[in-house]
Amino acid sequence: MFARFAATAFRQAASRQGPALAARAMSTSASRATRSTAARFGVAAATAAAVTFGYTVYAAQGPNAGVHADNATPIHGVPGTAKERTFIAVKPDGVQRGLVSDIIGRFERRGYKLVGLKLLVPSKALANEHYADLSSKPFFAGLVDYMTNGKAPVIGMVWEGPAVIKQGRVMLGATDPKAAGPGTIRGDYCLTIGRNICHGSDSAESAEKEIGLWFGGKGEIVNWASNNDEWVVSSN
Ligand SMILES: Nc1ncnc2c1ncn2[C@@H]1O[C@H](COP(=O)(O)OP(=O)(O)OP(=O)(O)O)[C@@H](O)[C@H]1O
Repeated sequence: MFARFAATAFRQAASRQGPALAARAMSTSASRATRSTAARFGVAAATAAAVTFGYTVYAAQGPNAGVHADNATPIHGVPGTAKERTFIAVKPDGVQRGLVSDIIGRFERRGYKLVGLKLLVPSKALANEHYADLSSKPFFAGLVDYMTNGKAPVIGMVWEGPAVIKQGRVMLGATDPKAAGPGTIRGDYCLTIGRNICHGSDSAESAEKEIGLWFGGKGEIVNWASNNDEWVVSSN
């Protein structure tokens, strides 16, 4: 029980906040919730067990038990492998204009695997954090309002596959649609930088941060084996 609790705290903190906070969450969990267990097994032993078996324990007993084909993959994936993951969003203008299926279809047809999907009106706190690096820009307040005012929701997605972070950005096209080539999503559908309909993580670090920010709850990311894997991601 303790191992599962601590593993969940560790995994969530690791995906949202990075290793330092994860370590703190682990020790906080240990001290708060498991005094009797810790007395019997020792905090260090239980912590080591949670770290070693964390994902396996969670997947075996969590809401997706039986669905997971690979219990060892963290929610932000493994950059540089076939299990690399990125956060892709259809922004409110893309949803309002009915472009969701096209954007999802492009990633599906390319061969990437959808492992997370949600529809939401993000909170201001979420949008502020997502765009934290732009907080000093003159368009920041307008950007956050456009993302959060509820005139249309955002589609948040996690896509998986080889080089998906870089290729996802290539498929989206340049941030400013005036520079986006034909065949890219922005090059095909957008005219201005303020209404460029989609977002994609620009690095492994951003992908980890953004996946942890937008997805974090139990079972929101599903590890699953596609029957197409043999035909799409195998090598000879
Ligand atoms: N000059 C601008 N005026 C209005 N909005 C802007 C401007 N520059 C950027 N933005 C908005 O802020 C978003 C984030 O800008 P950033 O420079 O981080 O580009 P990006 O990483 O390519 O975009 P995104 O994060 O949406 O994929 C842009 O997608 C756009 O919606």
